[in-house]
Amino acid sequence: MDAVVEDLVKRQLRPRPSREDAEAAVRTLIEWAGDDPDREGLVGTPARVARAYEEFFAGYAEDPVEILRTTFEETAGYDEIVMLRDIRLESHCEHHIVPIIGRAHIAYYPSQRVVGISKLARLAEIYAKRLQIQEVLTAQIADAMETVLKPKGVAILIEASHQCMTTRGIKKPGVVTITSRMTGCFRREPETRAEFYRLVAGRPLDPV
Ligand SMILES: Nc1nc2c(ncn2[C@@H]2O[C@H](COP(=O)(O)OP(=O)(O)OP(=O)(O)O)[C@@H](O)[C@H]2O)c(=O)[nH]1
Ligand SMILES: [Zn+2]
Repeated sequence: MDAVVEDLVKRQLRPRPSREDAEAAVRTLIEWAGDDPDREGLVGTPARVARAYEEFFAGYAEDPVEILRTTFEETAGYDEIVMLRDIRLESHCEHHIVPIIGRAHIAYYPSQRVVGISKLARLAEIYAKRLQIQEVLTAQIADAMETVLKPKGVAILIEASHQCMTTRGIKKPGVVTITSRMTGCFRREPETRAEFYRLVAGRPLDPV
């Protein structure tokens, strides 16, 4: 079983605590931090945090394989690189549960079919909206594209700032962590890899 499918099955088998359990856990954290969960400003906080977690971690409920199923074969023989540059990413580090904010650049060389471009951004979003480390996030996006699209090659580059390093601990604001994953032609051919990096370095387009 490949990693993408295995991950789905594992999560479906794991029982989930109730919303009440989740809210009680937040209440405990508030008390542990030293505040009174019954004071006016905090009464609704456990429910708010549970709702926020539903947004932050919405990616557990989504299926990356399904997302990539919208492909098109009528491409007029298009066989060059397809790249989405500067996809904003918001994730949470699995060690401290604080934000990782950055950008992903996703490229592939199609073999026969191309995928709807929004689906690549959706794919990144699914994995970002989970507890992550950046290396795994990068590899998961590439692996899902490999598994479903079977392209000639995939290239992923993520640059991100980890608030667990900027706002606590070592406190080094401005540090950017860069990770990449190359498969197929991007891994084998230096000129294809160079093309990817050239496009990543290009000036971002003004949004329209
Ligand atoms: N490789 C990797 N490490 C990460 C990522 N996000 C956070 N970390 C690191 O995970 C490590 C966890 O280290 P620990 O020593 O267990 O935790 P800690 O005592 O809070 O560590 P400090 O952050 O150094 O204070 C830290 O070095 C973090 O910087 C990531 O995406 N990838
Ligand atoms: Zn962290």
